[in-house]
Amino acid sequence: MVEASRIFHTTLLPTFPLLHNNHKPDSHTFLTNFPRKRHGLLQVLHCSVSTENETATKTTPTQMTVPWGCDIDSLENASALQRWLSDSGLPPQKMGIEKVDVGERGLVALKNIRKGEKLLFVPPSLVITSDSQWGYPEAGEVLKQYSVPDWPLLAIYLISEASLQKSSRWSNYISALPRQPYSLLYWTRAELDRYLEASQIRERVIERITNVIGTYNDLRLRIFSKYPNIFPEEVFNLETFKWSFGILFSRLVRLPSMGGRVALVPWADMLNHNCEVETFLDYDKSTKGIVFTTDRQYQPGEQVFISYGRKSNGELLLSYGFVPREGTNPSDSVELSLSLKKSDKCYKEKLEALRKHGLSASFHQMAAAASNKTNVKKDMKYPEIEEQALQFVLDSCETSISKYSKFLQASGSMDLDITSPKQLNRKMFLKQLAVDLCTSERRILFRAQYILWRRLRDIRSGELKALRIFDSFRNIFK
Ligand SMILES: C[S@@+](CC[C@H](N)C(=O)[O-])C[C@H]1O[C@@H](n2cnc3c(N)ncnc32)[C@H](O)[C@@H]1O
Repeated sequence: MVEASRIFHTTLLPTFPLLHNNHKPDSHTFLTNFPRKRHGLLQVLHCSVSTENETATKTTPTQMTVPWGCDIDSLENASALQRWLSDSGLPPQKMGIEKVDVGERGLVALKNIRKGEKLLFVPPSLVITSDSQWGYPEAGEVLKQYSVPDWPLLAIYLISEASLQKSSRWSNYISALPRQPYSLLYWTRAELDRYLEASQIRERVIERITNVIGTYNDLRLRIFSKYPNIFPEEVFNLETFKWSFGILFSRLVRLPSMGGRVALVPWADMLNHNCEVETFLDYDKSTKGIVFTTDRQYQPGEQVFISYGRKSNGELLLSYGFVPREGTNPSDSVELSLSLKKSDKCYKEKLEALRKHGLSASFHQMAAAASNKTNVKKDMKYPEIEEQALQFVLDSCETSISKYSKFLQASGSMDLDITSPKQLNRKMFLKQLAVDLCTSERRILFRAQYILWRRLRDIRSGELKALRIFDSFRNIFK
């Protein structure tokens, strides 16, 4: 499948649209029309959220969970989901939901499955999109008036339906969702600083958390505070938003054959990721359902996988909260930060060149711009400065490696600051994820270091040879 057909695509974030439109409805109309009380609220969530701009630096010492969903490995609710889906039009399946070694719960082959076979066939009526009907239509009406974009709209939809419990048509689906997805949105700033200090992913997580908090604050200010009966704070608060965004990041699908629509696809979202698998979910026009086509055969009892896209281990951790086993991800990569000194005479020009070419641009141009040389000739020939540029990247690589090594060494004896067994499990889990990520990123840097070092050695030995030839010619002429 083409690049654009990747599922669980997350590039909407970190720039997912915040609400900045001015289509404000007449709030009186809404208040007089829809002041009804929400029914079916379970427990009240005790959490305080300030109106000031919160950033990822604010942390909650204890992790709060939402009063819906289930334990991440619960099969009971998943079986109820399967029964409900069958009753609601999902055709008989060749896979069943089971506890699995990779990914807690997953879909496992019940029969022989051939390579090239189409599976699933989830009908559009069982898919959640921004057009889905609201169990509490008043909420949908208000959001429509404000033209709330897809991501925040779906986040609100999920919370709204979850709060309706049994009266939501999605109650079986929501009950089978994890109460606390493995999302980095739940990591505190202290945990990020402690465990991900060496990795560039830390910045991406902070940016993402800031975006989610910003979106929530924006919605609260512009909409929720104006319709407190429709969007009560006991239901629509930062904790429930973290949950719903955690669910969206780890389960939302982009369907290329439906014009790139984003959707939650019950049942299909029980499929786990395998880095070697090359098959994606999409809408199949001929069967009018969400399908994927297997790229290998499966025996009964084997877990069936799809691909969440060719992502690095860092990106997989960022959106899905897991790091693949070491050496199993052919798409793994690491970001190396190259700093440009402000004291550099050509700081502006170099910055401009970096901006123009970006990190994915030609290595020579990028490295030349980042090489901290104090002047850049207009007709600069890259080979002339190749050695310096390579040395600069090598130095940055080594600085980064030493940060990883420091963390990995310290992780063995890291004091986890634990007050309860539950916390111990959590901290051990986070630490393990960070160790796995840092080990894989450092391994890539070691390889890069070796390649850079060899290239430099070749350049230098070439130069030495040229110098020796030059010297012998000089001697002859002498
Ligand atoms: C779309 S859901 C898949 C179903 C999920 N396992 C469940 O039980 O609900 C995505 C989540 O599954 C887990 N997952 C998927 N692939 C995985 C893998 N290769 N290794 C570990 N966890 C995985 C992660 O927790 C991820 O956030």
